[in-house]
Amino acid sequence: ATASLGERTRGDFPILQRTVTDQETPVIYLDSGATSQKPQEVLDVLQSYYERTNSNVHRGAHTLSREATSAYEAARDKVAHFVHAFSRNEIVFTSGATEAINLVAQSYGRANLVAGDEIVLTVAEHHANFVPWQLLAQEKNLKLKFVHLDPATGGIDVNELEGYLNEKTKIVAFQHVSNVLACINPVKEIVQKVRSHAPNAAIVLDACQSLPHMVVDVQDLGVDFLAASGHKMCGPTGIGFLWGKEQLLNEMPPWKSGGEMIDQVTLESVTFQAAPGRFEAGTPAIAQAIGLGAAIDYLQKIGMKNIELYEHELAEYLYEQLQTVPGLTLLGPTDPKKRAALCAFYHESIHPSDLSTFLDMDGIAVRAGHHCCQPLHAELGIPHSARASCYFYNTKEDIDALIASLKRTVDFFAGLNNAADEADDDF
Ligand SMILES: Cc1ncc(COP(=O)(O)O)c(CNc2co[nH]c2=O)c1O
Repeated sequence: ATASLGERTRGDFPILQRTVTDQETPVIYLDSGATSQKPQEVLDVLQSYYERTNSNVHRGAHTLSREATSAYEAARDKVAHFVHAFSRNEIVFTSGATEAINLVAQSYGRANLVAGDEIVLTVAEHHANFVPWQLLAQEKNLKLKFVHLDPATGGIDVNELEGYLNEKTKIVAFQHVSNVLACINPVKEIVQKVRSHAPNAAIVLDACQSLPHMVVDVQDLGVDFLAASGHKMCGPTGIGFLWGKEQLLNEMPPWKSGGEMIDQVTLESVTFQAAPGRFEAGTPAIAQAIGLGAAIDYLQKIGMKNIELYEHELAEYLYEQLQTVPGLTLLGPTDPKKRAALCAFYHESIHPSDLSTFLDMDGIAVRAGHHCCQPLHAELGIPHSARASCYFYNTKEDIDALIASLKRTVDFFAGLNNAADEADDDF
C-alpha cells in the first residue's frame, strides 16, 4: 500500500524519533494545535543563518547585513505569496498571532472606533482574539456582541450573525478554525453577510489553526486583516504575522515605536515609514522570520492541498475512533467531514488532566485545560477538556495508540470505582 503522508514525512522531524518513556516507541505527538514540530530543513536554515549570515538588517552597508536583509525580506515575500497578498507591503512580522491581533486592536481600533461602536466576536474565540477586544471595549466604551454555538451542529451559529450587524459594527473578528471545536467557519459567507449588513466593519480573521492546514487566500476570502503564528506551521516560535490591506495599514497610526519604523526624527517631530516598516520597531526576529520562510518552502513542497486532504482523513478517523471510547463527550461539529484534524473531549468521571497524565505515561502528548478558551468552556458548561490535535506528520496508527491508551485509562478508573463501590458495600 502507498505510504501515507504521515508515514512519508514523520522522518523529517527529529523530535518525532525521540522516546519520552522507558519504552522504545517514539513519542506520539498529538498537540500540534499548541505548537507544531519543526522539520530538519527548518532547523538547518536556523543553524546556517547564525553560522554564516547573522547581522542586523536594513542598516549596515556590509556584506553580512546585505545578506541578512535580503534573506529577511525574502521571507516576507514567501509569506505574501503563501497567503496570496495583494502586495508584500501587507505582511507585518510580529511575534505571533497574539501580537498581530493586539496590533489591530490598539492601532486600527483606537484610531477608528468611538464610544458606542460595536465589536462582534464568537464565544469560541481564543483569548488572543478575545481579550484585546475586551480591553479596547473597556478603554473606549464599546459594545461587545458574541455569536453563540449552534446546539444542533456543535459549531458556531453563523446564521445568528446577521442580527448582530448594523451601521455601528466596526469590527467583526473571528477564528477560521476553532482550536477546541474543530469547526471550520465559512469565511466567505461571513464576509458577504458583514459587507451587506455592516458596511463600516473591518473583518479580522484569526487564521492560527487554518493557515498551517489548508490553502488560505486573503484575496479570495475578502477579509481586511489576518493573523497567524509561525510556530504552528513548522516555523520557529517568536514569529508570526499580520496581513492587512495596504491602504488600511498605511492609514493606521504606529503601534510600537523606536528604531526602524521612523522616517525622520528631530527634537520637534517624528515621521514614520509606510507599512510594513511602520509596525516593525526595533531589531526584528530575523532568524525566526527566515525560519518561517523555510517552513513555508517545506509546506509548499508537500502541497497545502495534499495536507488538507490528508488531514480530512485524520479528522474523520480521529472523531470516529474517539466515539468508541466509553464515557467520552466530544466537542464540536457532529459531522466529521466538517471538522479540522483535532478533537477536544471530556470524560463523565475522569478529569482531563488525569486523562492526559495517563496518556503521557504511554508516550502520547495531548493537551488538557481550557486551551485559552474559557468563555467557550463556560458556554459548554465544562471547566476544561482534553484535546488531541494532529498535523500531516501524524498517522492513523498514532490515533489507534491514543484510543487504546484512553480505553486502558477508562478501564483503570472503572476498576478503581468498582473497588470503591465494593468497599462501600462491605461496610
Ligand atoms: C485559534 C488561535 N488563535 C490564537 C492563538 C494564539 O497563538 P500564539 O500567539 O502563537 O500563542 C492560538 C494558539 N492556540 C494554542 C496555543 O496552545 N494551545 C492552543 O490551542 C489559537 O489556537
